[in-house]
Amino acid sequence: MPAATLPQIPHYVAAPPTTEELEWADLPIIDISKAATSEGREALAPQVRDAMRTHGFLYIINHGYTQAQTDRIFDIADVPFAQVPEDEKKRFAGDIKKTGSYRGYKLRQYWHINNGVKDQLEHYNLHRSINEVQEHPQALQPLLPELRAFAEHNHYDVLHPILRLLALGLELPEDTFVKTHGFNAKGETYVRFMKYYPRTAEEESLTNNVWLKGHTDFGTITILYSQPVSALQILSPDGKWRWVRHVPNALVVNAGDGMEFLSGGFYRATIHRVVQPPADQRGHTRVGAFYFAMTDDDVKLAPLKESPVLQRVGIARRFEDEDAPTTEQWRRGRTSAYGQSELKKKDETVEEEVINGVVVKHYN
Ligand SMILES: O=C(O)CCC(=O)C(=O)O
Ligand SMILES: [Fe+2]
Repeated sequence: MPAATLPQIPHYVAAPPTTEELEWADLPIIDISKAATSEGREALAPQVRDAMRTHGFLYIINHGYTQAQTDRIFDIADVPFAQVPEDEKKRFAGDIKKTGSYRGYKLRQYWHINNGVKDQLEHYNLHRSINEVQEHPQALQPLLPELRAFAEHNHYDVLHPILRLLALGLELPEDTFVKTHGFNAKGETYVRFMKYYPRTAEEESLTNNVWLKGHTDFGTITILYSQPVSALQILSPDGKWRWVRHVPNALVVNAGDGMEFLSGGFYRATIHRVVQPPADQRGHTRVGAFYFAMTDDDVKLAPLKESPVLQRVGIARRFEDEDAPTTEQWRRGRTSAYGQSELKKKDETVEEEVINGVVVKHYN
């Protein structure tokens, strides 16, 4: 779409990057433009494999958006929060618990964090088809073509190339995962915009500065557009939380439960959380843009036993293969329960719940 025809929307001004030296996670950077050729994919596959085995997270660069296109996405991302009146937001709130789907708004204060304190973040979730199965508030109407292009960019220019590399890393045919992540198939892969609002000192102290509790993502691959407000932390194998550094115009990509189950534990669904930003970034809002991918609804999340790699290294099973949930069962369980169900306190930092017979942990 030529730039001149884009609808005018306010510019979202994000906080400047922090100048604090935090304990950063050391995540590899993958130049995804190299995945365009089969030689390039052969070269990238071991890097992506090792990153997803050890960290469960990596950065993607050169994914095809200019900095200006990414800036525009953050302007668009703020529209559902800053340009939609509160009563209209309520009308478009998702019935998350009942439907087991995040379509629409997740309003503020929906989840319990700790000591009676609830979250201060809003989501707006759009099914990837954008307007085929979902209606949207007035302010988003002029932006629907751009939103559809954004969903397709994530799906075809980022998700599918990564899935090909992950299949190669398991020595499987390279379209193994692409075939189960159809853009037009029945499933909930979606675009999410998110806005975190600063909290009171009391809320900070009652939650130990945790804004979003430690969790794994329930889908296969999450794509996060890097933004300057440092708050995302990942739990390293040595048990330490490390910060994810902002890399301009890069994407932070991580594996979720679906990928861990399909790969028999080979690729890691790493626990991550969001905490209060460093002092020089406090008092600002934090807008995020994401693509949450999962397999088509009917895919059974059992390990791909035919992988020669898994045959060599062994399979870690979370379920007996015949009991493995489909993506639809898993996402409904995880979505409905999240932040709502009664969690059992295991110790001071970990709470547990059981979904489809599997223990899911929440980290404070
Ligand atoms: O806001 C972030 O940086 C991460 C959010 C997240 O982990 C999630 O929505 O699953
Ligand atoms: Fe997450």
